[in-house]
Amino acid sequence: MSRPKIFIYIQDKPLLQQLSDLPQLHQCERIFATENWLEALQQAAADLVLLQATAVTTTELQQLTSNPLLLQRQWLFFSDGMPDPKLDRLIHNGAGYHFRPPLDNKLLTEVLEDFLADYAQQQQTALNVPCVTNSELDQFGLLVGSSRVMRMLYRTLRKVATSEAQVFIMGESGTGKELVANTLHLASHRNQGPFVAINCGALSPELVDSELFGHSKGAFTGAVKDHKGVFEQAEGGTLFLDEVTEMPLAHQVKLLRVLENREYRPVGSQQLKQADVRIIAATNRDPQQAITAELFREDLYFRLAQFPLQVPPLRAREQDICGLAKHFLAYRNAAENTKVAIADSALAKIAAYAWPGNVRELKHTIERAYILADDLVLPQHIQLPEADTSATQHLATNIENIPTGIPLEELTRAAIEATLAENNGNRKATAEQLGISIKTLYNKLGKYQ
Ligand SMILES: Nc1ncnc2c1ncn2[C@@H]1O[C@H](COP(=O)(O)OP(=O)(O)OP(=O)(O)O)[C@@H](O)[C@H]1O
Repeated sequence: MSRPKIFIYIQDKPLLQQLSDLPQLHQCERIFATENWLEALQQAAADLVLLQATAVTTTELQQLTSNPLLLQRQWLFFSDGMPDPKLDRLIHNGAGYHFRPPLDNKLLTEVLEDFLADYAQQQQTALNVPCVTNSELDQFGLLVGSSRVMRMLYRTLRKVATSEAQVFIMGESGTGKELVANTLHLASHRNQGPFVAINCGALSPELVDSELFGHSKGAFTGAVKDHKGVFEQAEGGTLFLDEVTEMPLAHQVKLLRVLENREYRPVGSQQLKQADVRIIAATNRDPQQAITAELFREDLYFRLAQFPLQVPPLRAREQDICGLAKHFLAYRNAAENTKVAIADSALAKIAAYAWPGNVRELKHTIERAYILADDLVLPQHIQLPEADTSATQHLATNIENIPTGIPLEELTRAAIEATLAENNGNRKATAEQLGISIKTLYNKLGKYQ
């Protein structure tokens, strides 16, 4: 794509410096005029003109009123704020923006962003960038991706799905562990049965027995009718134990017992029930570290991890990053019956980012870009968190003050509560600052009640 041309006639040095510092200007071809600016402008074929109104003569301003260039170009005038009827007339004739001192950098940046977006839009129409209607990636079960690591994962999933082995899925948050579990279920002999997912970190301590194994009517105050626990709900199918390392140790024993005996008893019932379920568990943590930190029982890990499976982070699936971006956009286009395209420059920005929040972060970013863009997703629509050096510095100065000898879970709770308070209860901002998914935050809050 060609770059827009900006014609600049500014004599005031500090103003010129202030303008030159704007990154939007660096995306353009800049043409500086020092004298005979009107003649130079006629030759320049510029798209946007930045003109210091106080550096041109009254006659020139007057001539401009009837000059076709006034309507053929976009104009930004900069004045010293003194009333100037000739300049006012130009602006009334639709010449563009008039900036008075002190210069509002934020407004100027927004105006330049809009100019760049309009320019790119025109280029797209001229080049006819096709709208994204189809996904180019392969799919296995619910998982989308054609990279080598994903194809290797599909091969393993195909083999392990048809066995009854208990699978333990590891991977960073947002990599698709729940989709992997669901895909295993769909590719297994149990696919006619239910797939039930529970978040072990969110189980309420009082109700954990009832949630896992169910209860019979009258078992405790409030048990007004029989309730099926997740083992019974998943009967004949698959039970997915998400964030299993977040389960309190006391509850882990209960789980271990069912896995060993394949039997459980609902609360308040005399009847032992058989557990005909396939268990798939997952965690964001390194299970060995969780065992060493005494957060996770080793015997439970060995029970669950008959087949350990690692889901690769998005940054390891290089070819899939842009493919997934187009995939999510194609689905939005289909759902909304729209024809939004994506510029190569936006794809380059997507490819250059590390995606610490993995596929979830990419999906949300594309959904935001789809809302922000009109017909073409441009780099400015791909909103990525800025490297927050202030946060890092804040951490560096505070890290020495962290008390020692306190259980990690309590530190986590304190960090969540403090960040939540600092963000006035805004959960999204809190999750972003803490580097966890909003789902994980909700789970933790549920656990802390
Ligand atoms: N390969 C993929 N293809 C399509 N969508 C995906 C893929 N991987 C993840 N996603 C999407 O990304 C989001 C996060 O996926 P999922 O909840 O399975 O991740 P997770 O690893 O279980 O996350 P967490 O550890 O935070 O619970 C979901 O919206 C899911 O649909």
